Amino acid sequence: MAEPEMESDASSGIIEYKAYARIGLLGNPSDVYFGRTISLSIGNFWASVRLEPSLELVIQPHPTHDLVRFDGFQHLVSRLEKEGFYGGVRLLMAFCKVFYKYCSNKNIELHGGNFTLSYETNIPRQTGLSGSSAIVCAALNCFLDFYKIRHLVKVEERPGLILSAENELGIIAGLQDRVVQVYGGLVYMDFNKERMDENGYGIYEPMDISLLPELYLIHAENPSDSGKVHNTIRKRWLDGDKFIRSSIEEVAEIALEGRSVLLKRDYSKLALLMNQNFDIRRKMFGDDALGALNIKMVEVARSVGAASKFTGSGGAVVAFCPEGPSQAQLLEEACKEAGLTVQPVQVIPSFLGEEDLKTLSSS
Ligand SMILES: Nc1ncnc2c1ncn2[C@@H]1O[C@H](COP(=O)(O)OP(=O)(O)O)[C@@H](O)[C@H]1O
Ligand SMILES: O=C(O)[C@H]1O[C@H](OP(=O)(O)O)[C@H](O)[C@@H](O)[C@@H]1O
Ligand SMILES: [Mg+2]
Repeated sequence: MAEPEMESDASSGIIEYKAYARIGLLGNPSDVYFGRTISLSIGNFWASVRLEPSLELVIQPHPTHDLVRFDGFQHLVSRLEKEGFYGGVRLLMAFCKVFYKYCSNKNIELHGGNFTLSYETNIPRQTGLSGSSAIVCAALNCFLDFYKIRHLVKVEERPGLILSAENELGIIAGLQDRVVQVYGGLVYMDFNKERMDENGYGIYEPMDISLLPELYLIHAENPSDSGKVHNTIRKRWLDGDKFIRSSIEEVAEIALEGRSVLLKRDYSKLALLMNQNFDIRRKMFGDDALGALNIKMVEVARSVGAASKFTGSGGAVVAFCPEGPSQAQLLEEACKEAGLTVQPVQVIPSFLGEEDLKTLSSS
């Protein structure tokens, strides 16, 4: 197991952690609705947070991701149209609030004083690669070390704590991103309601990353707000809409089946399940909500016979070429022709350290 990538400088007290992007391989978005997913942590992109002890508590705006200075109206408007109003500052602020409240409720004392938080990220913005929770996850790791409380915050509870920062902002999301960002590697997750109600977290089963075939990641600069994408479906689900309820159950079944398919290395079945997963999402959300470019990414991959689906709520696609390298070559050519970026997925192994593992309920 690898430690979550961190750097610290004992003399200055500076702590820095990375958290990686993730791919929802099967079952998403049923994680938002007590379903199941299989997700993996990828080294292609990451966010990092740096904590420096300071007299005051400061959250530093990122010079480009939290832009507040513009050349003029045109610059401001085009920036807001492309990237939206928000950056990482609101995530870090919300996280400070929920972290403090979590610790107060658990009687975890925070000795160590104030800090200045800053962040960096190369995760393409709002493309369903979980750039939002990567920033929060890296911040959590900084706090766990800064306040020396890693042994007091159970690994299973960490994803929920990360998610609550986004919930605080009214962003609808599920736990899959946060679980795999905390655990690393490949994780099968079951969020069944009884378990969630009982413990506040699901069943998280790390799987051997060598079970995975070569996967490809396709993305485009096409930010979409995952919270907004989920709004309508969430409302319909809450209203008991039969179609949405049964579709979510079908998607959750895909992850369950996918778990045994992966264990058997039955890759032709894996390809079918990936395609089915996207097809159900498409019926539930509708083409307008998914966006033409996002659908095109899936279709370009399928045009060469690759299996494909969204990694998250839209913006990036995971593709699998069951016929091997010659098909992967065709995929690369088709993506190039369509103006899309494609790259092999680098899977990051689990990075829980000994102190983390001791907090697991099963240990
Ligand atoms: N790359 C980024 N840099 C700064 N803030 C980000 C970035 N990505 C997401 N955010 C913040 O998180 C919020 C939710 O993003 P979301 O749509 O979930 O993106 P993702 O698919 O990357 O998780 C955004 O509105 C923004 O406030
Ligand atoms: O719709 C999905 O598959 C996911 O959407 C969100 O992820 P994002 O990377 O922000 O698009 C959400 O956080 C996940 O829980 C969903 O599974
Ligand atoms: Mg997100």
